[in-house]
Amino acid sequence: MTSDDIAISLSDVSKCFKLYDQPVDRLKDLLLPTKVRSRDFWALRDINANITKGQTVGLVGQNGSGKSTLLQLIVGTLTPTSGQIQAKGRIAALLELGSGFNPEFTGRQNVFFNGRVLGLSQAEIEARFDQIAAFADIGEKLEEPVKTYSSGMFIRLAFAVIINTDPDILIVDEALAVGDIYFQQKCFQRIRELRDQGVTILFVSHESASVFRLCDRAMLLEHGQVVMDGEPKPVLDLYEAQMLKQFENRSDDFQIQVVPASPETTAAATEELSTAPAADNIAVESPDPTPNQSPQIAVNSDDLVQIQFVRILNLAGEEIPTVTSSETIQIAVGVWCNQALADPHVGFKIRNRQGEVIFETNTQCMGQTPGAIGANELLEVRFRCQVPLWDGQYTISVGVANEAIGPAIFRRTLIYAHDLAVLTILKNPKDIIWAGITNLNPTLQILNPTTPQA
Ligand SMILES: Nc1ncnc2c1ncn2[C@@H]1O[C@H](COP(=O)(O)OP(=O)(O)OP(=O)(O)O)[C@@H](O)[C@H]1O
Repeated sequence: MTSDDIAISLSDVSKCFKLYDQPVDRLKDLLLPTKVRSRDFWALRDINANITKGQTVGLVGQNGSGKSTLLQLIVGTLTPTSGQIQAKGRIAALLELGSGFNPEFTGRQNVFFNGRVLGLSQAEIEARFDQIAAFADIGEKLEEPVKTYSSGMFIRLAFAVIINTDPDILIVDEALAVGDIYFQQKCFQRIRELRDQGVTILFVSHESASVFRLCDRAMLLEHGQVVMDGEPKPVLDLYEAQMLKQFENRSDDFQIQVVPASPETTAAATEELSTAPAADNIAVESPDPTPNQSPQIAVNSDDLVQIQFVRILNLAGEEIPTVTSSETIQIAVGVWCNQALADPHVGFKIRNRQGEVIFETNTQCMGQTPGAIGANELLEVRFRCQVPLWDGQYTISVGVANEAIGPAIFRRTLIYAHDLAVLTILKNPKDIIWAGITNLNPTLQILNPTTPQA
């Protein structure tokens, strides 16, 4: 990779904010700078990353981890306390939409006004005006002052201007994904088009699914530092594990394990996840290799349980290597309990190659209770289901929790391990011809035209 390939370069970037107990202290600081009245707060520390041209990078992290601060530093609305940032080309930022609009101007006037501020020439704006108006789709309102707009109309127009500036780098804060589902789809479609044209995109989102769909790289920020950077799947798995930990308000007994991708360490992870004292009649199984060999993320609390196996069975209970689409199968999960559990629940999740969730459920969501289990006992749960999926490979992740306290809410998650088995789906020759994620197996009713009534 040469320096010409780099769109955004971040070297040792840090940002410190000064925090004041009283707002007036900020003023006093300006007037009498000798006395210290503020505390330093490092929102970002030593961020190093090169984002290559054409990459679509998803930035994830819990609230306050520093995502917006990093975007603002790249856009230039904030300056770093230390370190260097280089961004090559025209940046379009969907951060503070409409901040350049004049409320007294009409929508049309603002398109020209804002377009110029964003670096377009008059001729360039004229050339793409119809495109912008069509994208905003606010009809006659375009000729009225923007102060009369609803917030939705305002955002639509602002988004339309920015997204049509032919940027080299697009910065998107997904919190701004506003408007109705049609407008959101249009925004995502346009972002995808820009991605396919080779625009470099930096995308902040709290929603893993959007990052899976859009990005080819993800960065996880935690307390202002990058804790993982790479393929979206493991990064988002780690993010999800952190969210779970935060949701359950857990600290030291909740370990998040990141297992590197190499075959040796994958085998080690397997060992770690299945080191239950093997009862004579229980085969400790190795999970199949995942379709893409990315790091596996698991959370484990206090080693109370271990996943002993995840098997795909036919209705006769025999293990099967492949499944024909629409076939009914059983997903068998064996959980070794090191301690007695009052109300254990088991769940599974099917994900596609990109890591998108296709389906998930658990015993509690299915209205069932496996019941109390003693120490050193094996709990086996079999989920029987049809799998009307598009052919290809999927992975199965498994979680175990104790004590349901609400719908899909548990007092304690005991283990959550991703990609323990591979589900290989083959085309079913008996199926109708279909495309998509899942075959809805429609039936058809064709109604004859009725005679129009007089
Ligand atoms: N101007 C500021 N002055 C002081 N602290 C700030 C300022 N801006 C941000 N911070 C702090 O910096 C930290 C990072 O904030 P930032 O908005 O970048 O986080 P984030 O990851 O975008 O969060 P969210 O997901 O909630 O939007 C937070 O603790 C925030 O309170």
